[in-house]
Amino acid sequence: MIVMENAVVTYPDFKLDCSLEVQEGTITGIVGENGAGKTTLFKALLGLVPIAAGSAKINGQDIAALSLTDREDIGTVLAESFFNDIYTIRDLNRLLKSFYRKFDESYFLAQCAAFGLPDKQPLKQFSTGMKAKLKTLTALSHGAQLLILDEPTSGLDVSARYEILDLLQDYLGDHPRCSILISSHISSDLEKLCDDIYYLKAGKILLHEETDRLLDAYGVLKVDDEALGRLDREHLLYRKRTNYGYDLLTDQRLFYMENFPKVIVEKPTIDQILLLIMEGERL
Ligand SMILES: Nc1ncnc2c1ncn2[C@@H]1O[C@H](COP(=O)(O)OP(=O)(O)OP(=O)(O)O)[C@@H](O)[C@H]1O
Repeated sequence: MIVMENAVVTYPDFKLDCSLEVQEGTITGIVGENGAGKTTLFKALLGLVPIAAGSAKINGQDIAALSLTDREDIGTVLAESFFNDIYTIRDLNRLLKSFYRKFDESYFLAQCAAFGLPDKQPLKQFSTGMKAKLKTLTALSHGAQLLILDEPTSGLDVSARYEILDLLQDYLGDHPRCSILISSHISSDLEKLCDDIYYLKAGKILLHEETDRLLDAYGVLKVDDEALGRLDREHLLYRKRTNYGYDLLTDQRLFYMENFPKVIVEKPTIDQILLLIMEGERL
């Protein structure tokens, strides 16, 4: 559904250069630190910043060639976008009805009510969590076949985050051909939701893996200098110096468990994997 091939966006002090693919009916997560380029990537996909080289396509069409009708099939949440804060949900409902031909008013109003969002209160009186829920509900209310969601759970407490993630899962259940591209700082959110995960650092993709593989096949080896010398390094990806020697990241945990039984091999969380990539040295 989305294919980016070496798509380049340049700012004076930053360059995004990334390739990425989002398949139909799947949820793909982008994780990265502040300033990694997540928002820039999303803006590029939405045609809000120019792509200087490479290509970005949605359903086989170049982003720049998408018609207004094509764009109606994309539901978005962007960090900085929000509606005029003097509006109420009722005003917004009227507005969205005039924007989108497929706007589902009854879904929108019913979900707003289910999330406890007051329909007559101006949006300026909404809390951060209420605004975040409203942004996501808006993206889900016009029958989009592609959702591009930049940090939809940002600033939310755990229960509100889970409400949003559940909402997305329900949406996918009702729209099985829909695809979702979502970014977050919180890898556990993505672990719960995503089929595959990209790790973006300084404008480049450093890791792309299926979530199940990250959780099942990756491992961290704890070794001293001597043990490192005896190891087969073929399946080692990153290393990081520690007090006792090294933490080594592998995508073949079982190989090392079977062939090097004396070496401690731990099953890492996604956060631990990303931290090793972030702070470690590529092997
Ligand atoms: N309009 C712009 N002009 C110049 N530089 C920009 C512009 N927008 C973003 N940048 C720079 O591009 C880099 C990536 O920013 P971006 O907002 O894409 O990162 P991010 O991963 O979304 O960060 P965060 O998690 O903090 O939202 C940063 O160094 C930022 O300063």
